[in-house]
Amino acid sequence: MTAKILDGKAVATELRQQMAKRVQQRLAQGRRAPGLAVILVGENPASLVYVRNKRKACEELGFIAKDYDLPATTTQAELLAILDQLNTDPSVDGILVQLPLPAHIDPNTVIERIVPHKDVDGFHPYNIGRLALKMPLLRPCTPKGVMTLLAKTGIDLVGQNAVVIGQSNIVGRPMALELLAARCTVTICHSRTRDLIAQTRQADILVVAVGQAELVKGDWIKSNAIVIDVGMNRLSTGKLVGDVEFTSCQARASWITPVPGGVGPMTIASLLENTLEVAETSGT
Ligand SMILES: Nc1nc2c(c(=O)[nH]1)N[C@@H](CN(C=O)c1ccc(C(=O)N[C@@H](CCC(=O)O)C(=O)O)cc1)CN2
Ligand SMILES: [Mg+2]
Repeated sequence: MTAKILDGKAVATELRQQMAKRVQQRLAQGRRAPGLAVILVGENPASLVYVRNKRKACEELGFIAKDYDLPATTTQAELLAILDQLNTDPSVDGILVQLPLPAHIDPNTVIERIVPHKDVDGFHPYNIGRLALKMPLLRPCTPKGVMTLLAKTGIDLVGQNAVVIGQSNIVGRPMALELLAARCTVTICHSRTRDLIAQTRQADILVVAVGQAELVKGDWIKSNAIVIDVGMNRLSTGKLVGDVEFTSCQARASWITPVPGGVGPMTIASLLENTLEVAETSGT
């Protein structure tokens, strides 16, 4: 069988169109536009692209993006002072600090400084804790986007064996919590997992987020599994590939996400959803 494509680009476009309508309705009611503070420290080339895309998406939807482009020499204290201001600014619904940060800034300290109800990345320990307790408020964007894509398959997730390869704070761990909340049986694999291939072969749902180009091969895939590729790796040829060897895995899976055009666009759509949700519940 050849897997069907889970087209994140198309799903994200549909979500963005629906959100743009919700923003127009708000404005027609005399309410303010949703506000998102987008903070970039330094000039990591990939981050520059992601931040530009986030700001462009805000503009398209009628959100107001408050831009902070800070030099790489910005101190942690300076960044925390900006967050303190934004935390109490009533025109700002959401705050996002693009990761990674320069090495002299501790991302955990920065994330914890954002008030949890404006943490539209969903990375604050409070929001991760809410997800762990099956009482989610603001959900991390990539895992949330993956759950939206899984819903599009129409397949019942309850009782499925889900394997997540990767244990990062921004994807692997919250992804496992999302799948657990959906009542999957969840396994998290990482660099110390003894037999990664054997674990992967058990997966009805496989999510890969390790940043190793084409690590997962077709013969690791259980027949008819759903394969979600969060990886994004630039080859020396300039080609962008995921953590999954696409062609061989597509031959065994039932559904598969492409790279590009799969999970990446859903990350941004989920960020916009989170921001709009905060604005809609703010009452202003
Ligand atoms: N504060 C955050 N930092 C980071 C996050 C995050 O969710 N919040 N996630 C990633 C980067 N990221 C968003 O920030 C992101 C990555 C990729 C894409 C995307 O649309 N990718 C495209 C391909 C783009 C290309 O050609 O290079 C795709 O997959 O189609 C969106 C968002 C780390 N940092
Ligand atoms: Mg198949």
